[in-house]
Amino acid sequence: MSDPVAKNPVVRLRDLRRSFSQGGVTIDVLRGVNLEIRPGEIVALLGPSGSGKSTMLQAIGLLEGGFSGLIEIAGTNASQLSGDDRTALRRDHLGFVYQFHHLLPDFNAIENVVLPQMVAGKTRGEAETRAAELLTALGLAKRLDHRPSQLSGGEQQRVAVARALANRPEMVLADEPTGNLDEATADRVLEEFLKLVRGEGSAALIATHNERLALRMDRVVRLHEGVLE
Ligand SMILES: Nc1ncnc2c1ncn2[C@@H]1O[C@H](COP(=O)(O)OP(=O)(O)OP(=O)(O)O)[C@@H](O)[C@H]1O
Repeated sequence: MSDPVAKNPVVRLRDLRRSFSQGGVTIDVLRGVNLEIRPGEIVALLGPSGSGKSTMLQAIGLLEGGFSGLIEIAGTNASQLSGDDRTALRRDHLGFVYQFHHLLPDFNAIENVVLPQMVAGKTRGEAETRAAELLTALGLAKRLDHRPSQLSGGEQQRVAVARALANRPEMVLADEPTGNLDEATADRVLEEFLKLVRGEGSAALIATHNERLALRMDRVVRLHEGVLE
């Protein structure tokens, strides 16, 4: 028998709206987005440049204010939380991968994956074991002590993937995670990313321009004129 509680969506958006005003002009970027992502589900977010994909990921990532509507993460209504509680919700449930790796330049690969775990309260030993396991699964066993500048673009993104998964988030948010890589490398990194996310049982929402890569995910949603179709 399946557990009904486990079927609660890990993310639920209801009538999410966001407008930006610039120079007296208001642009309504998100005009009532509705979305539910189930545990373990991997969803591709497609949409032309400027359609609001990053804006939507920032909303779910609780990184920006200015939104109206419901944003629920793991059953908690995020809009009613204080700043500290939002930070805790983000830290406990979400992982992030961006187009550019944002790794700490003065720390090596394993340290970049260890640090967020120590912030979350793990011991160094536990964190190092987990980091080594993730980086090894991503083919970086021989690169653990390399700094970001000593890694290729694909390797840097793999470290960023390991960092995002380090604290076992229920949901990974990825904004063009392979957007700055050549096609062959992008394919390989995405393949490994999806395999690892599936293996971990995390859900993911992955913004991409690439229709072909989107087809490898469980579901595709498209932002068009401020709503999902
Ligand atoms: N802080 C801001 N101030 C004003 N306008 C903004 C701001 N952030 C985003 N926008 C506008 O909102 C729209 C959506 O931007 P967003 O970055 O979410 O699109 P996107 O789909 O992620 O685009 P891309 O695929 O090019 O990354 C754009 O027209 C952008 O100019």
